[in-house]
Amino acid sequence: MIAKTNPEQGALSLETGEAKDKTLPPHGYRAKVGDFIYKVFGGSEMGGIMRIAVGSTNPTKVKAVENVMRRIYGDVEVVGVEVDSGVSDQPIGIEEIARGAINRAKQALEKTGADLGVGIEAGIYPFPGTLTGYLDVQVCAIVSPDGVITIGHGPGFEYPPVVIERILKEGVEAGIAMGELVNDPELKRKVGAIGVLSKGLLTRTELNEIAVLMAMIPRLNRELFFERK
Ligand SMILES: O=c1[nH]c(=O)c2ncn([C@@H]3O[C@H](COP(=O)(O)OP(=O)(O)OP(=O)(O)O)[C@@H](O)[C@H]3O)c2[nH]1
Ligand SMILES: [Mg+2]
Repeated sequence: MIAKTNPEQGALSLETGEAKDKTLPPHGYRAKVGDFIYKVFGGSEMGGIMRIAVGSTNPTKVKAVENVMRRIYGDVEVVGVEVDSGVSDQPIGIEEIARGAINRAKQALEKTGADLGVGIEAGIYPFPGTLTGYLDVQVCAIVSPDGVITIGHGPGFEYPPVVIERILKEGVEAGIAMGELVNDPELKRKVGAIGVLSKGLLTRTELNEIAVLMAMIPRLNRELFFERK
């Protein structure tokens, strides 16, 4: 799957039609940030368009990466590739989720020779005070050809008790258990469980966008993370 950029589509905006882009730095600044990261983290040596590989063909992940990276780098080419996450289909525990995200990012980079490899892995992990004992979170890992890995995660939310029980007792994936609840086997590739649980207020693509942006934080602040004197 190749997702070309579409400047008409607003990134990181809820479906309110509101131009959240107003909150972005002015265009000149965005270009500057893009050039800056490009040099440091190994943009294409030939120059030109930034090539980013995502370790998944799930449209909610590929689109989220495209939306965020377009805001940071301007023109980008994002490609989704099938990879082996190296973890279970339904990761449990933050360590397993992080490992899946990192494996996906590394393989995406290796398979394509892109300028950046991105891995997003979702799963549940124990969280104190919750109704079910768990929160679901999307972890994003981004790897550059120089071997630097940066990580971030998205908002945490609870699955209904019946879903957590099925995960723990039957080993069923959350997305599949949620899909069965609402009679949509493709749910996880569309608005996702969060689309249903938030009553349409947030899609899985938007959830992923936040995780991707958080994983970019060290790359957006190179002087604070990588050039400390
Ligand atoms: O945080 C989430 N928000 C959602 O709205 C959502 N909808 C489904 N899931 C589930 O998350 C688990 C691991 O996911 P995951 O990273 O392996 O993704 P995936 O299986 O959908 O894609 P991929 O493996 O083809 O890349 C699986 O149980 C998915 O079904 C969601 N997780
Ligand atoms: Mg999966």
